[in-house]
Amino acid sequence: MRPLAKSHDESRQPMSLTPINAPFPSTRLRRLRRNPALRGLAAENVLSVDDLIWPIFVMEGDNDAHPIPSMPGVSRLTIDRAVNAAKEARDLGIPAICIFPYVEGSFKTEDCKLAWSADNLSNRATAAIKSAVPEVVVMTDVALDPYNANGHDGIVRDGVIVNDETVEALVKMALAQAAAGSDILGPSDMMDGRIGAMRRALEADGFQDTAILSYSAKYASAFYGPFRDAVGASGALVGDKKTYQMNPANSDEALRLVARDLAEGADMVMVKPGMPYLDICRRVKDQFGVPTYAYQVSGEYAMIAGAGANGWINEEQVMMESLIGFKRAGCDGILTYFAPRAAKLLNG
Ligand SMILES: NCc1[nH]cc(CCC(=O)O)c1CC(=O)O
Repeated sequence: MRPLAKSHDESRQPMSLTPINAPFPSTRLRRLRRNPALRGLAAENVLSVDDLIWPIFVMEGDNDAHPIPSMPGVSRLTIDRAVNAAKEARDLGIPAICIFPYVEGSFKTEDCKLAWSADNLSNRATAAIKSAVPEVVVMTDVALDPYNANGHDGIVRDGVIVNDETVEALVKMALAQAAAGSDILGPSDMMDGRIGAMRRALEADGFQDTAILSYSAKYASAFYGPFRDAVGASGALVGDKKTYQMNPANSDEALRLVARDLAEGADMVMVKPGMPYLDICRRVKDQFGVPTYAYQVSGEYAMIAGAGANGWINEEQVMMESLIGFKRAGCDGILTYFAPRAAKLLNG
């Protein structure tokens, strides 16, 4: 690990590239942009279906789908339909899907106990997908918000989101997800100390191969709005998440969080949201050189899909441009609701 360095310090750059350009007209940078073949040869980054993680929303019921108004083109799916989505992922070559449960208000409680129930919606969906399509990697979300009466990611006592008690709950939730067959746990809660606690519990309980993709640098963002509609948390949320999610003004803090999560046993790290935080992706990748992911979140999707639906932008082109941007910023992969559409285009 390279030492933490200020952004003006060149030592954090992987290499210092000093282009030696002969003076014009010897150098004409347009020579390599002349046609698609030359542009392809000179391309520095490439987006592949291997880079995609597809987030899906699951709900109770049979053979049904409910469109999410603020995410045009995205629906909540019953488990049988989610299995079909996983088959689609396999057929398209998308390596992983990520499950988010839509939990009815009547199941949300202050103690969030449904979160670690072996047969909750998320765990049943995981088991169904792993038995039908074992080759698709299943990632699950470790955070209490879908199950919490007040919509927070942690347990609330007297108006305070309590850290250590939440971590205990998250450990139980992580173990239940691992037991259901989840390949990658995605702690999105931003409590302190949860990665180490989960890693120890996973090792102790025989889940040494379960990976952790930590939402390490997760910002308190208004871009999550449509997601909270999708999982039915918008109405429930009391206040905001600023005492645990990051201040959008900060960048060095993201490196401290990533360093901490790696030291506690995270296998992969995430920056979230994506497009407004590409500078963070680049700093994380340069500093640590570990598998680094970005989440192109619901609000980013809604902006592109909404403007596309109005004919204000070319949706397909903007989608692909936004995704290569993550690769250019150093990401190894992207969680994106565009995954199946992007995969279809990439597969030609
Ligand atoms: N643990 C909650 C969670 N997990 C993923 C997202 C957002 C994903 C998106 O907006 O697409 C959120 C929302 C939040 O923190 O309020």
